[in-house]
Amino acid sequence: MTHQPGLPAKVAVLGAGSWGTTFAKVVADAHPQIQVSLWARRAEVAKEINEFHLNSQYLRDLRLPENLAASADVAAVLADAPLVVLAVPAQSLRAQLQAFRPLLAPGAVVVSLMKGLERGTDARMSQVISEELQLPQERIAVISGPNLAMEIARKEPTASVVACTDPEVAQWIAAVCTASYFRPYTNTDVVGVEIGGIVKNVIALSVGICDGKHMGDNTKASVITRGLAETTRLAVSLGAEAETMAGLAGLGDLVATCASPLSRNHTAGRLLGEGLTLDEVNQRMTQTAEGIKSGRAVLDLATQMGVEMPITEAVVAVLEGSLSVEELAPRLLTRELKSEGGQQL
Ligand SMILES: NC(=O)c1ccc[n+]([C@@H]2O[C@H](COP(=O)([O-])OP(=O)(O)OC[C@H]3O[C@@H](n4cnc5c(N)ncnc54)[C@H](O)[C@@H]3O)[C@@H](O)[C@H]2O)c1
Ligand SMILES: O=P(O)(O)OC[C@H](O)CO
Repeated sequence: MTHQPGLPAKVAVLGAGSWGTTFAKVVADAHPQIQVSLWARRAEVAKEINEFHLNSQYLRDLRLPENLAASADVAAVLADAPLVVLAVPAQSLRAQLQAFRPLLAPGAVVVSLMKGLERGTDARMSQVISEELQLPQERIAVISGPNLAMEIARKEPTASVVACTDPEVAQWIAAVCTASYFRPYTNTDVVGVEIGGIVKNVIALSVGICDGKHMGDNTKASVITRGLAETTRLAVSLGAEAETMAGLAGLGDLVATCASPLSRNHTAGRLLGEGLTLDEVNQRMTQTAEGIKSGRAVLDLATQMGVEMPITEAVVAVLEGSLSVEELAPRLLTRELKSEGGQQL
């Protein structure tokens, strides 16, 4: 472990959207002695948090704790913070990190809350962090699981996974974010935890489309189950443990996202299923639905790894306009007939 054990005096959270603000609230609720500093791109968001303890655009009337303060000055937020948590849209991360790099405190551990894959490079967010901040693996962690921000902000009991190649670092982060309503487990399978969070967004788009087309529960359960199988194939090809996909960051997150009307990916899919164009859906979405942009990167990565992902392929075809939502359903489960057994994933 490369840093002092024990709780940090300060935690920096960059990104004051739904999940960044909620995660900052989790840490602040858990440890009133920690100063939680939240970076907001827009000064008016920081002002509302500081003056009224609200982030009304993302968390409506939910009151934020007194030990959570916000600023639009990223240097002030990062100063002396041994733990830095990132929650910006995945496609914007690399450019952001280039600005953050000189401001990072020496020895700081960086945590990704993001569930997207970078288009063009097909890089996971932990890889982007490693490349842009030049940090060793033991100073990079990811947090993922069935974590719909609004439910957590309302203090509804939720479990999650903190993953880092160094188990002590994962345990340290887990201690920082363990609240009465938030229970993190630890894992060293960073790849598996990240892939689970990324691909479930694409599968949730397809389940949303099924909902928009008024398809039934057999169809949705079939897509979710086979969606988990293709997620597992990709994850294992990248060196992850298949077991991780049966846990909170795999199955758990997939079920939450595919079932919940709170999910932005599920909502975007439903709107597509109801007949809106992708442009119309994008105009309606006020928050980040990562699957829309990450779908293409997931498919490119799968192709590169020689992994079949028929559901992802069909969703990307819809997003790119080469398949209609009417044609999607028959394409969702199209692989040659085979056994379902473990070796046949
Ligand atoms: N909301 C959730 O329930 C949830 C849960 C788990 C993981 N996540 C993941 O967390 C990440 C952030 O999601 P979110 O829900 O907080 O998104 P959001 O849309 O609610 O907020 C995104 C934040 O990033 C800022 N932002 C937008 N474009 C930016 C840019 N180009 N550069 C810098 N900042 C920019 C926005 O102003 C906003 O503060 C995503 O990868 C998402 O998949 C979200
Ligand atoms: O709203 P979504 O679709 O981005 O999903 C949010 C979380 O990732 C659920 O775990």
